[in-house]
Amino acid sequence: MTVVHPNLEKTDAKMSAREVSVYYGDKKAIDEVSIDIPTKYVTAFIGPSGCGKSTFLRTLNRMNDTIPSARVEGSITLDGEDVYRSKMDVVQLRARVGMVFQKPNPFPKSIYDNIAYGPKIHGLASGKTELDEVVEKSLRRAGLWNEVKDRLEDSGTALSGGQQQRLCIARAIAVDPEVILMDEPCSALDPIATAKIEELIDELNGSYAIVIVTHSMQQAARVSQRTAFFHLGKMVEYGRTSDIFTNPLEERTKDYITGRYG
Ligand SMILES: Nc1ncnc2c1ncn2[C@@H]1O[C@H](COP(=O)(O)OP(=O)(O)OP(=O)(O)O)[C@@H](O)[C@H]1O
Repeated sequence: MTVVHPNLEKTDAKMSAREVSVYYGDKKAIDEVSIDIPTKYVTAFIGPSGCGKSTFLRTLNRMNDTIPSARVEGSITLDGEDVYRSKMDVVQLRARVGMVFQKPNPFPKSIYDNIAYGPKIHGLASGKTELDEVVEKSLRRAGLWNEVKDRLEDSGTALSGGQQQRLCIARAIAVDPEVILMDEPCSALDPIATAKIEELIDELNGSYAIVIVTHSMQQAARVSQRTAFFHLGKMVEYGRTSDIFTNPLEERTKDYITGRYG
């Protein structure tokens, strides 16, 4: 059972998970998790290593489909539509629910093509002028335009780690997503690059539903308005970030945020 903070106000849910369990073969990695992902907030998933944060995050855009042993039970909806229905177009789903990974993973293509690829295959821009506009707009939103505008033909992989991660965020934004999932997006970055990503998350907050998995409680406290604490595959506690950090209700949450384990 998840403890939900009693004073948590109701907000519009972009995505809803109900009694979601995830198995790798016979091993249950997620145990009946139910949560609403608010439309307008940043939600942080925290918890000790191996508790299932990334596994649960990946269920939200069916990234687990790529792992043959993984099986998902329960229901996940996006604007009320079943994400796991057989007719779901998974490519379309992953455009609506974009993802940014731990390690920046730009395509081995130019900076321009990294951004232009998605809008091209999803038919979001007709002609070069429109595509140029989408590329510029996405790079501006990701706070990268001024750094790369004179080198759009350089390879995306030639950028610094922090720039590559902002390029990956720009790539996700370019296809006009509704949700952005971030799986420890700063874990490979230095403190300055991390601060830039956190600023960017702040700027994007409100335009997209954002979910971030993080090992850093300071980061969760800085960037999120909702926090879910996971432990051994269960979602133990969920509430406003300020409540989770200042007034945790469960012993296990208290132990984790006071650094007793993790
Ligand atoms: N591809 C996989 N095949 C089998 N088991 C897996 C796979 N991926 C994760 N697991 C297992 O599922 C459990 C949850 O792992 P997961 O990576 O989701 O946790 P996490 O909380 O994100 O951990 P971390 O913070 O270390 O990234 C762990 O026991 C892990 O070993």
